[in-house]
Amino acid sequence: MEPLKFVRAGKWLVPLRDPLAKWFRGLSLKQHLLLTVLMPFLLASVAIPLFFRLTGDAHSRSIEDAARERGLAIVQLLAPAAEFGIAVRSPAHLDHLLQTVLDQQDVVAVTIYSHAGEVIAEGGRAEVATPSLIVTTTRARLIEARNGRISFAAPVTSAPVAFDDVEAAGLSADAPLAQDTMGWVYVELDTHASAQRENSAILFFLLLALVTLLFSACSALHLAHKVDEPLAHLARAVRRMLDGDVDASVPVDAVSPELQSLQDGVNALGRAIANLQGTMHRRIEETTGILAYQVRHDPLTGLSNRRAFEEALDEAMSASRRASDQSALCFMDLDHFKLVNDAGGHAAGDALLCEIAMLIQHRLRTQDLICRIGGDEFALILRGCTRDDAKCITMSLCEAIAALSFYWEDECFKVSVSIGVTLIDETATSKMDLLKAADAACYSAKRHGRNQVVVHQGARLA
Ligand SMILES: Nc1nc2c(ncn2[C@@H]2O[C@H](COP(=O)(O)OP(=O)(O)OP(=O)(O)O)[C@@H](O)[C@H]2O)c(=O)[nH]1
Repeated sequence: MEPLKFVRAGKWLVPLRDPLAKWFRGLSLKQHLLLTVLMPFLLASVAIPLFFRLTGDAHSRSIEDAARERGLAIVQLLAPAAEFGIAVRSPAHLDHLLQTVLDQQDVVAVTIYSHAGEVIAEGGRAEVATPSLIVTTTRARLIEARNGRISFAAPVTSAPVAFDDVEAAGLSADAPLAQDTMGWVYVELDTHASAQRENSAILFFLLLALVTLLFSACSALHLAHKVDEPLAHLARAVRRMLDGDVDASVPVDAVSPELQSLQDGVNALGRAIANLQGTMHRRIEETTGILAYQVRHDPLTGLSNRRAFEEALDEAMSASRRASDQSALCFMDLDHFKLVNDAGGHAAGDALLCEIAMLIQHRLRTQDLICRIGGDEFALILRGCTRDDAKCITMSLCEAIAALSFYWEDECFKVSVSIGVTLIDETATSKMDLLKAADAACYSAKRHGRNQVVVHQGARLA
């Protein structure tokens, strides 16, 4: 594994290859989406318990503080409200009061004492009450807090008592009772219920978050599937195109218009590549055909060239050896062709060569082959042909060319041809010997006055 390298970013050195970033880049789209959805919840599920653990004491203290304030307020209100009930000893009035107080949040017990310290009305079950402490209380105050329960007591006086004034006057809780004390009220609160309610609320929110998370994860998976699948199709299609399958296409069925246009684009790209490939194939075939034609043909006359001629000669020799299929090889050299070039120019010479090529071609049989093998030289291979046939065909050619009147720029030119013939039969030993024999016969025709046919017969010419 490569060691980590660091680069300077401002005043910090940061790792060049962050393994976490590398891991993150390696995730699939589906994993990315899931991580994006789950990450906030994972962070929250760590942060929330941590928060409650760190703030747990303060939290329970704040619940207790609130209970203290509430308990004190209740006894302060209850004391004057109970004055009448105590004075007239009305159980109905006192019961109504008790019920009202018991309905308050966290209140679990209420007791009303008479001036003599007797219980004259009671509701709920007091657990931390200490009657001796209650009946000696001279102002509204917290009596005791134990096991999550907090108890409060306040004296009931016949005239309103300003509790703050008592405190301001410096009286203690144990100061002697005022003459007009009619009794006491006692209230007990249980903070467990509040804490439990808050815990239930937190649990509810956590459950709600979990359900939301599950819903989000399902949505993310669904979305990832809807995005991931078309992208996977696209990737497969592009890979197939790279492998040469230009017909690869994808169905245009994505849920979003952006993805649909991407699918359309890949299909259009495939079609464009297929068209381009087709055009290229056609052009290559055309070019290959042209090259193949050019390799075996004379560009001026369109006749077969020397290469094609030599191949045909090999074939004729093989045929003659195989099946005694006799052929004739003829060399034709135009007479005084140079004069046409000199008088009419090279273009005139070219035109005459083409006209003579056409003339010869039209007079040959389908199995025969005519080639242009040099400037004004042509070669014929007459297949399935006796000496007499060869002589007859070449003489008719000789006559036709001699009879030709070639016009160029209002000038008439007459040319003739000297032809040397040799037979290709089972006695033909080599191609070189055949070529030499035909050439010698042609040369002999030239020497004997041109415009004639000379047939090579073994060692002699006729
Ligand atoms: N127009 C034209 N002339 C060519 C071409 N190739 C060769 N030639 C000319 O053809 C002539 C052939 O030479 P020769 O065969 O000696 O000329 P010739 O007048 O026919 O002489 P003999 O064969 O002795 O009758 C030369 O003048 C070449 O320049 C060609 O493709 N086009």
